[in-house]
Amino acid sequence: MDNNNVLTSTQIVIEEALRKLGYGDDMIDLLKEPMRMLTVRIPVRMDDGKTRVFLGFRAQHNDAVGPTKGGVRFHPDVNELEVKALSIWMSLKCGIANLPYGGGKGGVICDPRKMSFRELERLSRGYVRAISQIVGPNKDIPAPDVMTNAQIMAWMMDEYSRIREFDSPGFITGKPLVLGGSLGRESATAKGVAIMIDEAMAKKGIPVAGSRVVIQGFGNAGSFLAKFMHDAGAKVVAISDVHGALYNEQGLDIEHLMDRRDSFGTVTNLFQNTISNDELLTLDCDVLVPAAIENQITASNADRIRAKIIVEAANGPTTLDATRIVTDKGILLIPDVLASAGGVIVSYFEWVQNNQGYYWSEAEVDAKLREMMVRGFNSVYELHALKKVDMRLAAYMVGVRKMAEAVRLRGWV
Ligand SMILES: NC(=O)C1=CN([C@@H]2O[C@H](COP(=O)(O)OP(=O)(O)OC[C@H]3O[C@@H](n4cnc5c(N)ncnc54)[C@H](O)[C@@H]3O)[C@@H](O)[C@H]2O)C=CC1
Ligand SMILES: O=C(O)CCC(=O)C(=O)O
Repeated sequence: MDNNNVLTSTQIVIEEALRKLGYGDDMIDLLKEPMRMLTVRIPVRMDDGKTRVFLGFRAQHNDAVGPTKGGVRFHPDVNELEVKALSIWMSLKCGIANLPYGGGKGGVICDPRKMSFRELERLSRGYVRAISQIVGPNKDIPAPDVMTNAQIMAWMMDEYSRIREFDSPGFITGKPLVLGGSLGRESATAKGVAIMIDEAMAKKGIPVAGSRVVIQGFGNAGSFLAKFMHDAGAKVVAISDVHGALYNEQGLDIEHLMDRRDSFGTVTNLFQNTISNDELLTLDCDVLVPAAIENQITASNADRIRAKIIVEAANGPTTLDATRIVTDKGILLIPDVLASAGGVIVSYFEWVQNNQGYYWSEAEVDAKLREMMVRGFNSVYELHALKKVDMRLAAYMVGVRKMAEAVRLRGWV
């Protein structure tokens, strides 16, 4: 049976990783769940004058290494188990990148596509008021994720600054540049993924120029990635959004699609000859990048995947059963906790710049990002080869070991 419960499958791999590293039941018991999970009800005055109550979450996995860090998702399907799993994945990303953070994640059940600008502002501010006791620049630092963006970060930062009565740019990352954002943060997740594609293709001996790339999702991660791959000479033959997918074996006109997409990453609704997301996932290509949501590559389609490399820009797009199937087929899988770490790495740079009040050039940000991503890739790939474990397990082992060691040295276990 395919296990699509993202928390349970995360716990299975965390346990395996900790056992392989030599830790026992007590460490597993501590790290398999977030140390804190806050559920909040947020009253929001809607434009029609009525009050609607939204349910929100903030999970903090573990702060033995440092403050917790991770995005906030606004989505109708977000739920407690997903937010818990996402907070654990954030710990693993921070561990692989060697950032001084543990993982955190937040979510609010809502559909921003059906809300006005002012309703979204009131919800964003209400969420910050509701979680303000457990977050802060040295406690837990939010950031953007699915259907949240720099404008929402600006409102959240402003609300937190009002509560604390001083300007607090380091409370949140992914802010607009004029409010202390970092150059390069907006496209950082995609840039990190592009760096991982370079490394993976080098391992497989496939040149980037002329390669065929398929990307599921055309939001922040997917659209910038399509542009970077196109600029690098690859042929982006298919992209998709929640409504469907576009395919052209000669390569799509990425500039045109970037120009036409809306702020939620939707564009395929403007075209007639679309294919389905399932058809997109099984297209013949060199690199397949799921960059949308969880549980897209599952036991029911994994044996039909024809890509040579899968690079997970999305969090949790491949189930555990599917991981086994694609690995057995010889597909090189670059797991989410490694592949999509570019976002949190540049968020870390943003926080460092906020703390020191001195801002870097984009070239500096890019060079540091590349160095950290490549170092992370090498650690995971080498462990995978040395211990003969799949890339996901190797990534979990690299990602959790610093945190486990910090927990042990602090004497918590
Ligand atoms: N924004 C960031 O900095 C980071 C994002 N990620 C992950 O990358 C993924 C995408 O995030 P963003 O690009 O920020 O989100 P976004 O909200 O900007 O875009 C999401 C895209 O996925 C599409 N989509 C949604 N549901 C879909 C479905 N059922 N089937 C196909 N496509 C669907 C949307 O239409 C849109 O094109 C998520 O898993 C997110 O957690 C990971 C690291 C950092
Ligand atoms: O930029 C950050 O702090 C977190 C990004 C994020 O939520 C993620 O990597 O899933």
